[in-house]
Amino acid sequence: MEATDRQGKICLVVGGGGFLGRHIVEKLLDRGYEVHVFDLRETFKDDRVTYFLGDLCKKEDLLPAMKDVFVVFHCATPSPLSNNKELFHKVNCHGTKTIIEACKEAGVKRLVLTSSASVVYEGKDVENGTEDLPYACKPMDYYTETKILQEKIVLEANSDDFFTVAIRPHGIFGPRDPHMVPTTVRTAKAGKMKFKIGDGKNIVDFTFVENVVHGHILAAEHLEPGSKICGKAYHITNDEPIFFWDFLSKILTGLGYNAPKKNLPFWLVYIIAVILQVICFLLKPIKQIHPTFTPMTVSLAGTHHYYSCQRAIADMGYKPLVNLDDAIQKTVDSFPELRNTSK
Ligand SMILES: NC(=O)C1=CN([C@@H]2O[C@H](COP(=O)(O)OP(=O)(O)OC[C@H]3O[C@@H](n4cnc5c(N)ncnc54)[C@H](O)[C@@H]3O)[C@@H](O)[C@H]2O)C=CC1
Ligand SMILES: CC(C)CCC[C@@H](C)[C@H]1CC[C@H]2C3=C(CC[C@]12C)[C@@]1(C)CCC(=O)[C@@H](C)[C@@H]1CC3
Repeated sequence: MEATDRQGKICLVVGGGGFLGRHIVEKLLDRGYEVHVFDLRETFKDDRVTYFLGDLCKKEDLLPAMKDVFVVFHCATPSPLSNNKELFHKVNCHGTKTIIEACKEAGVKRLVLTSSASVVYEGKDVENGTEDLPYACKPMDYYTETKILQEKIVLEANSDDFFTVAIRPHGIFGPRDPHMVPTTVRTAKAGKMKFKIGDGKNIVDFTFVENVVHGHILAAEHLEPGSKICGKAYHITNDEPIFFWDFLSKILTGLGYNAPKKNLPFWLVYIIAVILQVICFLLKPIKQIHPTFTPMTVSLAGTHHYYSCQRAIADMGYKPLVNLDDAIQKTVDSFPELRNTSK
């Protein structure tokens, strides 16, 4: 899309106050779009942005933000690492249906959903997985369960006059990441990162946030009547799958922490995680505990899960903008506050 075509076009980013959402907002502004942000709270100041605060589960909150909007980016979610079943279903399912209703009522024609590569993951190896893989029959957590339902809702809403597409990132990291890097450092600081889970040879996709943003904007600019991308899902990755523990080790050593050297059997850590999950469930009426080592995170840390983005390359001309080594360096440099000062 030419720069002149973008002028005056309004993009609405639902969840634009979050990690990925704010990076999408910043890139849209750089490309000359007018940007609306809809979120529960205002997390940053930018005079170029029009903020709308509200709950995406309420159509009356959404409609004012949708006036004259060219495309909606829906990248809102409860935290992937929480475990609140009711909240996940409310926001990711009911909330997404509400967004679609509001789009149609406001005359918005385009919706780009941030889905997740984990919609096909159920704890077993996925090697170079394509978008044709079936949805996970037994999702390992409520987040994945509701991301599957969410993607189905959005892709099934595609029609001759309402164009939808789902972008499936995996393991997003980068500046202002609230999940990956802080959790990794916190785990290391707590002395729980001395061991690799499994043999350390499981291969995983980690995707730099700027590449995820690029994939989203490419999709939005290809979302036209008759386009082959309408109603489809696309993996967006760095196209550089890496040993899971090599990636974490680069982040940790980059921030001055020791990388795990020894190995623990995968099955042993998995059994401990399951026992922890049962204990947390039993204690729930007394105290909410969110263990770092859940069956999901242990599986993610001990199995292959990387995905082909050939469909995005073929259909949208996608190409990662930042390679993994540069992305890791940019990320480490962006977290001076997480650097190990005890050495
Ligand atoms: N972080 C990762 O590694 C990956 C994330 N994703 C997807 O990317 C998207 C963005 O994820 P992150 O930026 O990491 O999440 P985040 O937690 O940083 O941002 C989510 C945003 O959604 C907003 N939100 C939540 N409930 C809302 C509601 N009811 N009304 C209005 N706003 C609401 C939050 O306030 C927050 O600003 C999500 O859809 C997630 O499923 C997909 C693959 C990997
Ligand atoms: C074993 C260690 C305690 C792991 C520390 C790092 C983890 C916090 C991340 C490693 C893989 C990450 C990941 C996600 C969240 C953070 C990690 C578990 C997701 C579940 C986030 C949401 C998604 O949509 C998935 C595709 C991500 C998969 C990778």
